[in-house]
Parts: sequence; C-alpha cells; structure tokens
Amino acid sequence: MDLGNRRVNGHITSDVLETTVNKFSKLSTETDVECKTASSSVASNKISSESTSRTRKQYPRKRTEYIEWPDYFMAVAFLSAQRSKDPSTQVGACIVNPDNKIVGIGYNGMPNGCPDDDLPWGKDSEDWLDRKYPYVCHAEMNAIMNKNSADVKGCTMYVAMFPCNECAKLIIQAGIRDVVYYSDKNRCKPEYVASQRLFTMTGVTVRQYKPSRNRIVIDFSDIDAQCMAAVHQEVDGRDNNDVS
Ligand SMILES: O=c1ccn([C@H]2C[C@H](O)[C@@H](COP(=O)(O)O)O2)c(=O)[nH]1
Repeated sequence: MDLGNRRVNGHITSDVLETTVNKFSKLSTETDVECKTASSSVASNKISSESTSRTRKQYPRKRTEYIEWPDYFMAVAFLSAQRSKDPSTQVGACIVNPDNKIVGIGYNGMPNGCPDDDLPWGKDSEDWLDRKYPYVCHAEMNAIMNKNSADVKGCTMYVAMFPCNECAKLIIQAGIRDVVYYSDKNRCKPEYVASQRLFTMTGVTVRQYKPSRNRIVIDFSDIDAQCMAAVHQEVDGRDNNDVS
C-alpha cells in the first residue's frame, strides 16, 4: 500500500507521518459512520444519538513536546561526546540510515587496547610525538568503524564538529551521503577547507544543524520519580553507613 511517505534528506518527515496517520483515522471514522447508518434504520432515536456521539469519539491527543529526528540524532552525538577523555575538545558522531535507524555512534578517543593514561592528551608539547594528535581516533572514524549494519552507504552522519579532511575521506569512502554538523569553528583551517572541497567534488551534502531548542535535558527521574527517590535513599543510607 502506498502510504504517500515523503522523504527529506532520506528521512520520512514527521508531518508526512502525521498526515498518513490522520488519513487512516479518517478512513476508519468513515467506515464507522457507514455501519452506524445501516443500523439506524432499525434503531430508536436514542440509539442513533448514542452512535453519533460514538463516531465523534475524541481520543487523547499525542504528546507534542517529543524531540524531532534531527534534534534526537544530534543529541545522541553530543551524549556520545561525553564519553571522550580529551580534556579540550569532545566530539561525538551518530550515523543514521534512510529509515531513521542509528547504525553507528562514536567519539574521539585512543585506539582500542591503548591505555588512555599512557598516551598524551595535550596539544602543545614541542615534540609532536608527545601530543595527542598522532594517536587519537576521531569521532567520525569511530562511528564508521562501530557500525552495526553491513555498510553505511546512503546514510547521514550527525557530528558535533565540521569533519576534518581525514574524516571527510573516510565519510566519502564509506558511502555516507549527508553530513549534518553543529560547530564550524575550524572551518577556515586548511584541513577543513580541504574537506569542503572533497565533499563538493563527491556531492556529499553538508549542512549546519540548527537546533529547534537550546537544551535537551536527561533527567533520570522523568520516568519514575519514586524509583529515583528510592535509589537516592538507598545510596544515602549506604554513604551514612560508610561514615559510621
Ligand atoms: O573531525 C574531527 C576533528 C577533530 N576531532 C578530535 C580530535 C581531537 O581529540 C579533538 C581536537 O582537539 P583540539 O584540542 O581541539 O585540537 O577533536 C574529531 O573527533 N573529529
């Protein structure tokens, strides 16, 4: 069945989904009216007025403060960045397929098996080998390497920073077609000018993310405040016992 879904940047827009849902609910209401009309020939006035009110049933409306797809994916990238141990810049990336499924997440960090404490995290040492740059894996690279699907062809990458030239190469080679970034603070540096060149040549679309809200707060007490209070009580109790 053709649901009439429209895609923007490979994503089904929520307004289209809503229209589709409305189409379906209209269809079921019309069917309902037909059934009621047939039965009304044998029913009393009372029954027919009951059925009219039933066809106008008002369901509780959906929640409207839900986060939109782009905010959701960028927030996942930002949350992932919080895993980074880089003291100056934390970057996160989230790869999304055309069905709005997340297929890879990554943040900047040292390669697997390299202890975080044995490598430098600074950027100013005189000796290049004593800086973080030769060692750290970029968020984009990690997101691609961490993919949980066969490939990431035709996907969109949401990333906290405009990708550098090395990441641009990886993005292109992996078949990612769209990049949505948040910060462009480095864009005038040569390696970022190079990435823009590569993206333009290969037709990878790049756009800056404009958040529809300033903050997305994760509050563990949102779902079950009582549970949260109980957990705190338990932790406080344990702390008090430790002291005595
Ligand atoms: O496209 C990029 C560019 C950089 N990163 C990472 C690499 C480093 O850990 C930091 C940059 O450190 P600065 O101190 O800001 O020079 O960001 C990345 O993941 N992706």
